[in-house]
Amino acid sequence: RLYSDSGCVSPSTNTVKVKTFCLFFCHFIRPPRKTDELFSFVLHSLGSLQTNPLLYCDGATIKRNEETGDIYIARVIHGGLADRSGLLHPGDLLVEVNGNPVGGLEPEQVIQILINSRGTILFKVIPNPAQSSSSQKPVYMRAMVDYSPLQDSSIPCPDAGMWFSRGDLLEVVDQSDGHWWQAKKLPCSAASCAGLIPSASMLKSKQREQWWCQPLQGHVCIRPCKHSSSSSSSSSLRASAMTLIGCGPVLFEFGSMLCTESFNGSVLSVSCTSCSPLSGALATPYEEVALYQRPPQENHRLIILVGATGVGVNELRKRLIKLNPSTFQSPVPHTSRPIRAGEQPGREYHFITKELFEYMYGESKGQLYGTSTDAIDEVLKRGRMCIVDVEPHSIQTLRTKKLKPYVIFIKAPSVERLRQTRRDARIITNYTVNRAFSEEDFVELEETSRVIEARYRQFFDSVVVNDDLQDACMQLSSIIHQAQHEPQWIPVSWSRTDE
Ligand SMILES: Nc1ncnc2c1ncn2[C@@H]1O[C@H](COP(=O)(O)OP(=O)(O)OP(=O)(O)O)[C@@H](O)[C@H]1O
Repeated sequence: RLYSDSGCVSPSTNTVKVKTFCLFFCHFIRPPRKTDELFSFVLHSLGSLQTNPLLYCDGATIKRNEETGDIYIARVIHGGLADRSGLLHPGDLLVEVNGNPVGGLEPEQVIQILINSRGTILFKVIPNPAQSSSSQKPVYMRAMVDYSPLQDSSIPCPDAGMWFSRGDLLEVVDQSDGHWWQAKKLPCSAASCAGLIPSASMLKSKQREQWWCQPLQGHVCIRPCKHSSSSSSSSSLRASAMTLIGCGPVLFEFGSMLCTESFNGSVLSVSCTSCSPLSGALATPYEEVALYQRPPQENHRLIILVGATGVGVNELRKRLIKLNPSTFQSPVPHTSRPIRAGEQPGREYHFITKELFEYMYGESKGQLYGTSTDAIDEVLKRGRMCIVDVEPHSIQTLRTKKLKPYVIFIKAPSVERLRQTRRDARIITNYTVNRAFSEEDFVELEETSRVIEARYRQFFDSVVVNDDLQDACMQLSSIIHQAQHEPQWIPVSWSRTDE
């Protein structure tokens, strides 16, 4: 099958058989000056499908130099047949196909020659004398945005393009073109072909145009905002309201403190543009990553649990600690609320006055709950694994080289499973039992979970579905063990020693 950037130009059933490449070295010709890729196509199924299963891979793209009319190889797709043959290289001038001179032809006409060819096809090529040894070291990147080549009118060849979603790990194998890189999505087999993706600078300029965005939805803030309105009845607002009412305290950022505020059931969530995770993503469409194995003498990585309120993050955290109190620990939070009977300062909370809290961290209404980064350090210095339960927007604050957090998303199961498993469970607000889950709560919980995952999945290292509590707890324990003792992908900036 052959494609051009204007779409599929041949019936998908057409295959091109190639048995021989004729490399014709005539004389030294300067390769055409690189121009914008005006036309290109991918040689699919370059060879006999019966004899070589690798031939399903893409091959190369060609383009025409508008000044000279020359057709030349624009790029060779990594891992494809042309790449494996070693016979075609970017910049090679295509002189003839099956004896037909192609100079001056439109790429579509070249394609037509190939379509009409049967049996052996001979390519006569003048190799690019300035051939770069295409032995680039792969670079690993985490996608921080979504990309679909089919929605991108600027890609030179959509069919050679590769879609990816936020959080996908990409092995970038070719960055020789400043606009279009070649990459593979990991995990993948060694024999798989690369696809075209926009370079970081290209993606940034596209982000500015906003064309790649998901259909623009009103941004729903999943955290409380001071300038709030509780009157909206949109389902998304109700969904985020669910994360606030009927649940424990909600974290918000306060300098180096991660603070929580009790809401006493009131809805404090509103649409808010200032806290969109996409605003951060705009700066870095890709985050370069490297494999990291924690040296035994270093602190454990901070374990962050995140999920829709009510999904069971607290329950899982408490169970983990109970299971292995000498390994797992949570930092002791600060609160401005009065001490209750049976509580001990520094055990459940560090109790401080509201005035001190406000003096140190700003003015705020209601009782304040906060976890300081010092409290996290305290746990880590003791050699324990520190587990914190935070609101999704706080993840970015904690993503530091020092803490090297490993983020686990606790996902809600289906509404049916929520109904079955939470039959006797109660919603707990500020550590007091509030009420039993209602049918509406389950629907909202699942929806909120979906919203959080859609917006923040680029930060998640693992996902655990909290269906059966026992299973989820065991799964979580094994994931945490891997996070601490096995190599994991982390941002390269966290692994560099020079910072
Ligand atoms: N898998 C499960 N099966 C049954 N009940 C569960 C499960 N997970 C959690 N629960 C129950 O659901 C209720 C809410 O859980 P939990 O308090 O842990 O939610 P949360 O996500 O931590 O909310 P918050 O962020 O407000 O603290 C609790 O009563 C808890 O025991």
